Amino acid sequence: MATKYEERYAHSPRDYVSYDTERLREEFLVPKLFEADTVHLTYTHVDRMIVGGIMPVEETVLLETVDALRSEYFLERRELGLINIGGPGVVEVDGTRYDVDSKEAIYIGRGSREVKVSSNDKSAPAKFYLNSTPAHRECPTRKVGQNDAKVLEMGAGETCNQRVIRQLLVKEVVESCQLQMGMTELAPGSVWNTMPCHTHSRRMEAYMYFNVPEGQAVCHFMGPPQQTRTIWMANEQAVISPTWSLHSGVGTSNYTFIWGMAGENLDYTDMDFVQPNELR
Ligand SMILES: O=C(O)C(=O)C[C@H](O)C(=O)CO
Ligand SMILES: [Zn+2]
Repeated sequence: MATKYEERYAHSPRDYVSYDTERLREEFLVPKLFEADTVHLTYTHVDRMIVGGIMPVEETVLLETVDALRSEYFLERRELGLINIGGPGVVEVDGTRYDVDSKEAIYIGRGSREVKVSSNDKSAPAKFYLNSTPAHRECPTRKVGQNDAKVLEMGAGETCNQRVIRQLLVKEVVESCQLQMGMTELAPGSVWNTMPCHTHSRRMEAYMYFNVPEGQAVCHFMGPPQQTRTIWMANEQAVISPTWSLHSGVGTSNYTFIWGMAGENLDYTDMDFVQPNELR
């Protein structure tokens, strides 16, 4: 078992405009999340969110603290959301077991000392995507299944953006300090997510694209609406969206993604929309 840790700093939108392709990728793309029996963690100083992935195969994998947190255990001052995008798995929180199936989530509250994950079948391992943010109080740990989610049907086939948003860890479903997470699934033939797009300067966001078919890709759009840039993304990669940035994407096929947010409020609807013909 190993933990691979990386740190990213925050950015000014004035500096961002001068970044070339490589620099954009170094700053915002999280290229690797899932590796057998390894914890991958990327700590962004954008609202101090940690974006990561754990794929237990042969072992039960423990989420250990990292030196940068200077804490006795990972969740000493943090809360955590895990969403499984692989085969059925188990999450154990201080000795309590939760079965977490594909596309199910678990919220784990601050103060939980021991978080361990395992797969039911190593030939179809669980893949736990994670977002973790600082937390000022303890909220109860709770598993959230697909049927618990608040569901929004968005877009239309005509505009190639028909999709279902499942709000898994939102304030209407589970109590948290600042973390929100959910999953958006595009219908076959639809390729545009989050279009019309938006910004929300009260919250940062991270997107993780998955179920991108072999040989296909997603072109992620970022930046202030009048200064957009693109980052081409492969299956199971994440991207950090600072508070000044829109976040939207178009795929060469349909796909699914997980979004996670943190910041000033827990109001999912607090967005400033930008219409397609206003973008530059
Ligand atoms: O497809 C969408 O639209 C989304 O999933 C939007 C995200 O949930 C989001 O950006 C929330 O702020
Ligand atoms: Zn958003």
